[in-house]
Amino acid sequence: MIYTCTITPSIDYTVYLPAFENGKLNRSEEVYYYPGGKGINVSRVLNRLGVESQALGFTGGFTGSYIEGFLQKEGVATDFIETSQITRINIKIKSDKETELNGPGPELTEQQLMVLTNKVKAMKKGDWFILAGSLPGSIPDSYFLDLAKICSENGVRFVLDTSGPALKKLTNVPCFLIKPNLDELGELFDTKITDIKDAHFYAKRLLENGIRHVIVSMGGDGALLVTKNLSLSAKAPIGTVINTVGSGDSLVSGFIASYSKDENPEKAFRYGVASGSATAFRSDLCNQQGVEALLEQVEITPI
Ligand SMILES: Nc1ncnc2c1ncn2[C@@H]1O[C@H](COP(=O)(O)OP(=O)(O)O)[C@@H](O)[C@H]1O
Ligand SMILES: O=P(O)(O)OC[C@H]1O[C@](O)(COP(=O)(O)O)[C@@H](O)[C@@H]1O
Repeated sequence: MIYTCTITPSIDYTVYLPAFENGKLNRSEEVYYYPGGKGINVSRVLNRLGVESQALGFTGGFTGSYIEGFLQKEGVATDFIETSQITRINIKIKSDKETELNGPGPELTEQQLMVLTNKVKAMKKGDWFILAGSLPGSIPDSYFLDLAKICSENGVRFVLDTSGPALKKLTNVPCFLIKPNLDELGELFDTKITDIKDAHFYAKRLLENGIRHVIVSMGGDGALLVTKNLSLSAKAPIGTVINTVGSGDSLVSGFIASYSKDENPEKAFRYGVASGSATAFRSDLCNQQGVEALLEQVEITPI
């Protein structure tokens, strides 16, 4: 089974308007309320690609109920732990530029965290645990290190897609896959990465920590895949960008959807990049038809 885990889910309140003026009254006529948060997006895309998963994490209040109901209606299995706090609403403004305002994550009690630990302990060899999205600073790093250790001891494939200080502290654990974007990779090494050569150099350094697959996503410039035996660069398909929120999550999801079928990293990388772009080219997350229409356009070359 593939388990995704979103510690800080959200409703992505997504508004489209021709121009956004800071400090003024702006009105939008086109709005959407998508369930969001990185693990949830991974589960939604897996479902669209015909792969079963279960979404774990913490939800609360009317927003939490909305997210749960939305996912269940789409056919995504959920097993969220209830919090007393209202799950955040993240604002995504789509005009000539994309502006985002993400809220803070929940304060979680030791008891609530223990419930998640027990779920991870119950996972079986060959399962996947995808920990994705921001990890609140109020939770000690040791908590996530322990989850990663449980996965490693039980043969559960641990996938990490987070940012900020948590990412830095968790890159020493053996992961199956990690997907920083260029900025996140730079932050990990206290540097600014501007070209593929540097991205490749730092991605390879992550392998030294026991990480098996590093995908560095580069927005419209595509992505890199680095493993012990492979160094590949993929150009992203060209198209009209509508909403890139969830593109990174779609890349992770597409990679896992394909890899979980035939364990071919290059094929999975192509599927992942096509999924990321298929999401960028529509308002909501990608679907199978959109991904498959782009597969041929993903140009992969060895680095
Ligand atoms: N402007 C774009 N044009 C085409 N594909 C895109 C575009 N932006 C994102 N993508 C696709 O989505 C993937 C992930 O996007 P990226 O923005 O790097 O992720 P993140 O949201 O995690 O920062 C890219 O590797 C690419 O395949
Ligand atoms: O947990 P964070 O880092 O605040 O990010 C949450 C946001 O990221 C998203 O999961 C989208 O992520 P990507 O664009 O990186 O794929 C949104 O749905 C959500 O609002």
